[in-house]
Amino acid sequence: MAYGVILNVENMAALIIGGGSVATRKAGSLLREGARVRVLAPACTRELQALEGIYGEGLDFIWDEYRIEYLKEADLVIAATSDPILNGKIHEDCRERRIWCNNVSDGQASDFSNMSSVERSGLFFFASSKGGSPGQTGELLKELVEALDEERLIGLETYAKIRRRIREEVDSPKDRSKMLKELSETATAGLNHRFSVALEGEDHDHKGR
Ligand SMILES: C[C@@]1(CC(=O)O)c2cc3[nH]c(cc4nc(cc5[nH]c(cc(n2)[C@H]1CCC(=O)O)[C@@](C)(CC(=O)O)[C@@H]5CCC(=O)O)C(CC(=O)O)=C4CCC(=O)O)c(CCC(=O)O)c3CC(=O)O
Ligand SMILES: NC(=O)C1=CN([C@@H]2O[C@H](COP(=O)(O)OP(=O)(O)OC[C@H]3O[C@@H](n4cnc5c(N)ncnc54)[C@H](O)[C@@H]3O)[C@@H](O)[C@H]2O)C=CC1
Repeated sequence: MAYGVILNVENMAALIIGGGSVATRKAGSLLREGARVRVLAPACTRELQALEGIYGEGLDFIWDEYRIEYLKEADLVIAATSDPILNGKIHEDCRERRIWCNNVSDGQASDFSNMSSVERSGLFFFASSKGGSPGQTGELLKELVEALDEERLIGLETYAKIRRRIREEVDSPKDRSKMLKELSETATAGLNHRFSVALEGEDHDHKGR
């Protein structure tokens, strides 16, 4: 299953169980997005501990091994210990309590998993191999995003600005959706035009050969 969502984790209580390199990466990305992070582990990396200096009360630690009681106040859980069997058990414990859990050892036995992401010109690009080739997905996504046309991206920024203005300034829902639809159609027509010009050019190249 792969149901794509953008999760707003701001002020959510995330419990990360384990303090190794995977836990460190996940703590960093959750904190960046405004979540409150609690790390439960007997020990953690220096890098993870150093995040306390940046995020202060947004991050705290419980220096202990996993026990079910610690799930109590969590909105979501990352099971990131070095023991895949324990990570699976944590996922089951979360299931019973209806807490969303990411089991980092097994994307299939997880309620959610992370995607590779790249941001460019205010657009977020996400990709997932659903656990098939996690280390490669990000590399491929970077390549894809680098190949995008700069002009097209700038065009999209302008589009987003106009769209925001329409949403803010046009009160009538009917007029607003008509204008948004027109804006979208104009942008698509512009894109189609550019495609046909590019294709004509290609056609020309072929004939020229
Ligand atoms: C299912 C998932 C669950 C989840 O964690 O959400 C999962 C599972 C596993 N990853 C494993 C390995 C690696 N994962 C990475 C990196 C990332 N992994 C991430 C997501 C996911 N990893 C989810 C699926 C996403 C997808 O498929 O697209 C990213 C996107 C996000 C993040 O973790 O923050 C981040 C990319 C950052 C970027 O894009 O730059 C690297 C590279 C590195 O560390 O540098 C390696 C080593 C190389 C390799 O093995 O490929 C293993 C084997 C562990 C073992 O050795 O046993 C498992 C377990 C299994 O095999 O199921
Ligand atoms: N999803 C992903 O992106 C990736 C997942 N993995 C998987 O993630 C897992 C963790 O990998 P690393 O962070 O590299 O491991 P690591 O060995 O660096 O860290 C493991 C952490 O778990 C803690 N821990 C061990 N037993 C515990 C317990 N009973 N309760 C609480 N904490 C406990 C340890 O103190 C340590 O901080 C591995 O099982 C591996 O298969 C590995 C690479 C990438």
